Amino acid sequence: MDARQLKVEAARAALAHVSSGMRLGIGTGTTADEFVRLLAEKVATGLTVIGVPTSERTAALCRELGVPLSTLEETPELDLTIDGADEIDPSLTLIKGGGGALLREKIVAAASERMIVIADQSKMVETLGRFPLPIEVNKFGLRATEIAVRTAAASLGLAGPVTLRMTGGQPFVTDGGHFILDASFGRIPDTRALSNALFAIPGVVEHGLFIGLASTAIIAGGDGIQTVHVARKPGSSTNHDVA
Ligand SMILES: O=C[C@H](O)[C@H](O)[C@H](O)COP(=O)(O)O
Repeated sequence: MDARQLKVEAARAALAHVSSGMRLGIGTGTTADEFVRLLAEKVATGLTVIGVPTSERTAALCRELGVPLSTLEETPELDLTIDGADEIDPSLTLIKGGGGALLREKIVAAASERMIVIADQSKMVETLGRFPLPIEVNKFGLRATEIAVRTAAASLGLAGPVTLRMTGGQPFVTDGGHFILDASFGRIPDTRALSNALFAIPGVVEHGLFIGLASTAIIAGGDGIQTVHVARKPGSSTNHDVA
């Protein structure tokens, strides 16, 4: 089975968790796109859900395929979010944001009672950090924020290139109008400490560490589907420590 087929299989397994009447957060990326395609087939044959998309890209695909949409303003509490990830560790802490949608993805996931992450087995890792960590930053003070990110990481013993994400020769701009720094720190042994250190920097809008948000992972591999469950942690809606 090729990588795309594995994504389809993970998405298909996730669809079994969706039932009529649900308010559904809909993720972003190639895996989430497969989910949208399968969801649209179900909607066409009578499934009634209302979707809240995590990006303009996902919204456009949903509209094209006839998946009914709402906004988080109109529907601020969701039953379930289904989304992909760039990396998943055994506790279901994630790195997300490879497609630049991390801010809306995290807001939508935090507004959902449950989050299911779907992926092919290549996304599973023992320790997060092989995939560069996306950090969404305000355009104002970009250089100062970049230096602060390096300094915060260094205080935790982390180092490595921090690069401004580019597309077509221009800085990549998120749906929220921000830039993204991709931080290649390597293994991140303490994700909570890095999360707190990044949130202490004023120019950091959000980062791609999703801690305590996903309660189920559906992982497709050559041997079939593996489902992993963890308890969603209290306070995960804030996704950072509350003093
Ligand atoms: O910003 C994008 C998202 O976090 C994606 O869910 C993540 O990058 C995984 O994308 P894909 O399913 O294309 O590997």
